[in-house]
Amino acid sequence: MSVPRVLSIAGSDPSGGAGIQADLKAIAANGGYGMAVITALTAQNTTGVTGVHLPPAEFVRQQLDVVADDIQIDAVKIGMLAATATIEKVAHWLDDRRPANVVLDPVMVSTTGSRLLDAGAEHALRDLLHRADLITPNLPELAVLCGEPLATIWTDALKQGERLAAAHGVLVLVKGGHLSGDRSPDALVAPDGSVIEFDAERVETTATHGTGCSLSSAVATRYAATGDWATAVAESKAWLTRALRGGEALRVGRGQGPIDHFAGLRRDIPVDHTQAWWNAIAPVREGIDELPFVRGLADGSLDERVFRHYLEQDALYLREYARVLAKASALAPTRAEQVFWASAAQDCITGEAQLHDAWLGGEPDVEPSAVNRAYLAHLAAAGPDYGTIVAAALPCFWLYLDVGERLAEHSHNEHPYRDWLATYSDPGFAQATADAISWARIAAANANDEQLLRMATAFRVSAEHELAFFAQTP
Ligand SMILES: Nc1ncnc2c1ncn2[C@@H]1O[C@H](COP(=O)(O)OP(=O)(O)OP(=O)(O)O)[C@@H](O)[C@H]1O
Ligand SMILES: Cc1ncc(CO)c(N)n1
Repeated sequence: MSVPRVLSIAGSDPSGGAGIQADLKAIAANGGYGMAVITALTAQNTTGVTGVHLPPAEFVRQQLDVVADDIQIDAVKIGMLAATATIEKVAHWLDDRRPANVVLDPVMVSTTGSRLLDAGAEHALRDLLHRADLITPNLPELAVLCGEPLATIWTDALKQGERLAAAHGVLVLVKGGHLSGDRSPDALVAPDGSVIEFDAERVETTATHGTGCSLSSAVATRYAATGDWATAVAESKAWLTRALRGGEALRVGRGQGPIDHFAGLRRDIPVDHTQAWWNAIAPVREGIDELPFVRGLADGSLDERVFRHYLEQDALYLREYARVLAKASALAPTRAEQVFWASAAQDCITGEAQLHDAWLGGEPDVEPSAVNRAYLAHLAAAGPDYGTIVAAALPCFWLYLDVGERLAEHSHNEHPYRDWLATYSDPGFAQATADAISWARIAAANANDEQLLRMATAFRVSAEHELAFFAQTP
């Protein structure tokens, strides 16, 4: 079986660290396809639970049936059940459907100390245990289920696990998370008294919210994948330790934060360099917004002579800019990029020339300004590699779309510059800009450190030239 289909029956934690949200992440992180039947909504964050809202138990059953009617379920993880009525519905569903590989996490109290199970529901929960293949109580839950005092040392916990396993004919995963010391051991205890221990370092962290939910979901998924409980626990525990190590770096919440379910994937997810470049030119963008030219364009008060001067210079600029786009096309590593930049070059020459023809009545008969020449020299010198040329070309798209979309709000039928405003807020231009950004992002993801630095600089310097260009006066 390639991808196990794993159903979680559990409560929602809107802060994303425990419950259904943790289950789905843990299932995905361990190679499964996750499904979720929600038994309860909690109002919860990393500091605690402030409320619980239950759907009618009948509706929990309806969700279970509709999923099982359609989908082969390879493993089930059961978490927060909250109330007797819900527990009974789940018990009947398990009896009727007999899904394979059921892992039950007998959730009673949250990490932060709030009740997640009605006081009177412990008996009903105890009656569910024999229907599971594996149960994963933490030490307080183990004590309650055994009707014994809390175990404070590992050997006592193992003995309780043995009694519980024998009493209910179920495998018990005894978890050492609540003990102190520099290890956090777990153990699989079978009804026949056999014990397999799993050792792990204790991670020094505040990010332990949802460890139990995540572990039980991971074990269900790995068991469906491997068919062996010891393998499933060993793999899950190794994964969990890494997720615990990555938790604090997420900086989620002020209390006990979540683990990072995808800690092992982070290094493979490329950083979006283009967004970092964009963030870094925030002062340039603010500078553009404050220019009298841009304000005048927005409210239509801009002197027509100033606008004409800008357009003349822009027409000269665009002729040369189109050559830069053509150069990007010439160097493009893929056919899609070659087409994109060639087509952008063409649009630049034809489409935008129309705007200028309409205003200027043809090719402008002026010399490029010093500002214009400086920008064009920067563009012409960008390179030699494809990525740097693309990075240098990008602000011309991105800043115009950014300005255009904001200015478009001011446009109306009588607005003297409505054609200009329409050009740069056009959905076609927005799409072209999104494509240009995404090609630049890919080029950046493939660049070495030296090229990346060149790309970032080319982008920033182009943005500064854009500001200077808008700031020109006749
Ligand atoms: N600081 C830690 N370092 C390493 N492993 C830990 C740590 N805390 C918990 N674990 C592991 O996390 C898993 C869950 O254990 P724990 O006993 O905390 O369950 P729980 O109380 O049900 O969790 P939850 O916090 O979701 O209520 C176990 O495998 C345990 O060994
Ligand atoms: C919804 C939900 N389920 C389980 C736990 C146990 O941590 C929690 N905090 N929240």
